[in-house]
Amino acid sequence: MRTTPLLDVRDLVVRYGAVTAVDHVSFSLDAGETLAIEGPSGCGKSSTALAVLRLRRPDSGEVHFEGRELTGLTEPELRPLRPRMQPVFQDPYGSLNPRHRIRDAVAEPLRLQGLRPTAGQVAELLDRVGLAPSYGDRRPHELSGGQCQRAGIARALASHPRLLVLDEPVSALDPSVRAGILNLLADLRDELGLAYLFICHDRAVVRHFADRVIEMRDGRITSR
Ligand SMILES: Nc1ncnc2c1ncn2[C@@H]1O[C@H](COP(=O)(O)OP(=O)(O)OP(=O)(O)O)[C@@H](O)[C@H]1O
Repeated sequence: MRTTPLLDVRDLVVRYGAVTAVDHVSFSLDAGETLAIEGPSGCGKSSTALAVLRLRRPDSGEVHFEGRELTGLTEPELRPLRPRMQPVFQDPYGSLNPRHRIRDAVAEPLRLQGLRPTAGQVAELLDRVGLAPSYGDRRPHELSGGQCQRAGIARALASHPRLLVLDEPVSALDPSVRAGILNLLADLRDELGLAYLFICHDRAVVRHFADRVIEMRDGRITSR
């Protein structure tokens, strides 16, 4: 008997006025699995990610996460589910508040849950992503792009998610640091049993990193 997928997206549609960015897209993702969405700029990858995360309400379709349908939920109803599904975006600096120290940025998802993370917990999260505890004292502009993306990943891990939605997580980085971030993500996936929805336009990276790949063109899935 097939178990319920971790994420089940059915007939998703996202429109911006007359533009249909996501046109009846369906896919599912099992616990611990990495599914990549590949395709050229403008094909609807990020819009799919935003709708899955319910950072944008889709125009129609369903998003089931851990067996619950998200599209009809209110923001208060979504709040307890959000820690389980965390985003990592392309621009590492844009993802972190420039005024906050890294330790506060990493701790924020826990504080939003009403928890009071200790310095030791934050140091452990930084250690998981290969950053020494002293990086917690810095602000984003005092980190390199790769270090900043590591901090963003630590923040995403803080609330013990089961799914990370990775939207072009290495595309903005210097080619020399990309492999380090991809290796880190692969290690975390193995250690923590995470599932990834991995959005990427780079075919070589996708083939290397993902268990399964779906290709999008003009808002539609063209191959899987
Ligand atoms: N906020 C918005 N308002 C209007 N149109 C938008 C908006 N966001 C995206 N679009 C349009 O929707 C379509 C899909 O964009 P989307 O960003 O989802 O694609 P993508 O594959 O992620 O591309 P990229 O890699 O360039 O971000 C494009 O035609 C884009 O111009």
